[in-house]
Amino acid sequence: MVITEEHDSDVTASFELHVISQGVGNLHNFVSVSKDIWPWVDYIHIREKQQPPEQRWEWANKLHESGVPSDRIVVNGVHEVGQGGGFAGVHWGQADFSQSTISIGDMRKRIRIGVSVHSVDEAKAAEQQGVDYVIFGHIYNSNSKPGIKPRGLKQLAEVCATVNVPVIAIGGIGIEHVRDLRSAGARGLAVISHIWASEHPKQAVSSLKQAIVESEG
Ligand SMILES: Cc1nc(C(=O)O)sc1CCOP(=O)(O)O
Repeated sequence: MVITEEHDSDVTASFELHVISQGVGNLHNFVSVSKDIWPWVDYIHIREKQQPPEQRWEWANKLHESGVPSDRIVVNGVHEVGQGGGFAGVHWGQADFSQSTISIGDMRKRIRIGVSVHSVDEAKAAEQQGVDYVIFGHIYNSNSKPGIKPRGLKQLAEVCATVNVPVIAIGGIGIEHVRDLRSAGARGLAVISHIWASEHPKQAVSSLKQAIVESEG
């Protein structure tokens, strides 16, 4: 199956594709790109760490109003699920997770929760708390994590072999990495630069989805 920019955007794959917004400039840019690319994407995360949480909720609401279904939208670093407007989930960084006094069990009744982890131990702790998935990285050199040594495929494979929750790989990921990530046991991938640093985000996302579909089965 050949996925083009104009067609087959509803092709599904068992390997998740997460697109994470970070430093994308302003709400207008974010919404105009996201409403083009969402059909190929399982989850669009609003990370935008430089902004207060209320603003991330605001972006999520605007994204939804622009036509992106709520079940594709994840808001990062927030705890107030009540005002979540039925979005797909929340994602926590390690600091959000380790400092949280909120019961994940209660939150999960209403919303999907993911946590970023950087070691086998952090992945085990997140799983024990009952999260729905973890994001592990960074796997490859990434402009988004300058000067920090990547953790690589071997550590990814260790994390995947240790926990039962789905492990989503992140960090420096491009089309050429999909098969290796799958072989290591990842259940999906997450990207920032591949989409937001591209001059043609729609082409970047559709060809990434193509690589995922080709790697199925
Ligand atoms: C946001 C983020 N978290 C990471 C982690 O290791 O937890 S790596 C990362 C950056 C990923 O961006 P890119 O696709 O530009 O490499």
